Amino acid sequence: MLNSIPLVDLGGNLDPAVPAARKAALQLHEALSTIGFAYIAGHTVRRATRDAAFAASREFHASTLEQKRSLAINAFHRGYMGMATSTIVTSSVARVTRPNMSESLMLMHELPPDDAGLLAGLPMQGPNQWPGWLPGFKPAMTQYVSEVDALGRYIVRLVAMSLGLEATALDHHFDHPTTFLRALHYPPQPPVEDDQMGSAPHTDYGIVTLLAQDDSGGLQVRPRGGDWIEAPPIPDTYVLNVGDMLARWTNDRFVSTPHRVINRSGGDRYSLPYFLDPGMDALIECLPTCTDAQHPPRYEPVTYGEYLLERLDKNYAYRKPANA
Ligand SMILES: O=C(O)CCC(=O)C(=O)O
Ligand SMILES: [Fe+2]
Repeated sequence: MLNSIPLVDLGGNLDPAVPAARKAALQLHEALSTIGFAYIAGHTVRRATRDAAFAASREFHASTLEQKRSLAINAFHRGYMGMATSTIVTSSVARVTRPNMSESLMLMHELPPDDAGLLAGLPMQGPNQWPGWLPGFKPAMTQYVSEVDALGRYIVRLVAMSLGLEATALDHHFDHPTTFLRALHYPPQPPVEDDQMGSAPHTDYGIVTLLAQDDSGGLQVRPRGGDWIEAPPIPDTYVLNVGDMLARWTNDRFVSTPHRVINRSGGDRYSLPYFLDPGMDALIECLPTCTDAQHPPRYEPVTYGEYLLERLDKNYAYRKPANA
């Protein structure tokens, strides 16, 4: 077990054919098969692009509640999720369940108006909801997504290489990807309330998460068999982690590690996780290099979409029938 999060420097490269890529793939394999997390430095997302995305998120969250609620999350999982408002569950035992102290705007892959899936109303293929009262928001986020997505696709290639596959072996699963950019805001938390989380312990659903965090701190990671450790902000890096689908795809070679957020900075915390996932119909079955006679496949094949919808239906109140 690794008790700190390793840093992998890409040296500004996104070409899987150069020697630096092989080295990065090796380092990534070590990180993702032990702690399931890595810092990514030397990436290609421009600082100005990332700063503009954070500025846009701050501006959005500074809008009135009425404005934000006008974008309430839709059936296609795009839109605004408000700060949890339900009553605190009090209990004499230490473990009480309380809603996350965060609000967020979920943006997903943007589809052309003539997209077949969109026209057919297929799950997750619907319109994003943009804050029209902030004209700079959409261009800033669109630019950010294009740059972080390129990084994500390179990570997928490094992952393939690290597993002994051709660099491009997994690319086709991402031809019509499922992507999420979540513009998160965590208000400051009073220091005394121990059980209140900005984000309760969870694992991510999908393939890879590329998280940009501001300088507030508060992200914590629990390595297998270990205690919570901090994942402090390192300027101009991403926090990369493995989602459950990637763990499953690799027959648990890579680990999907629980993490949580507690914002004790005294100020507001903003973060921008980007989740790059395959197409809804991608069949996730044990990769050929992740199984042998000693390691039979542990999981049945499943489509990404089937798996995702089940997870979303369980976890998001807005997807549940009103009287459930
Ligand atoms: O805000 C963060 O730093 C982490 C967010 C996160 O883990 C998530 O959205 O899955
Ligand atoms: Fe997460």
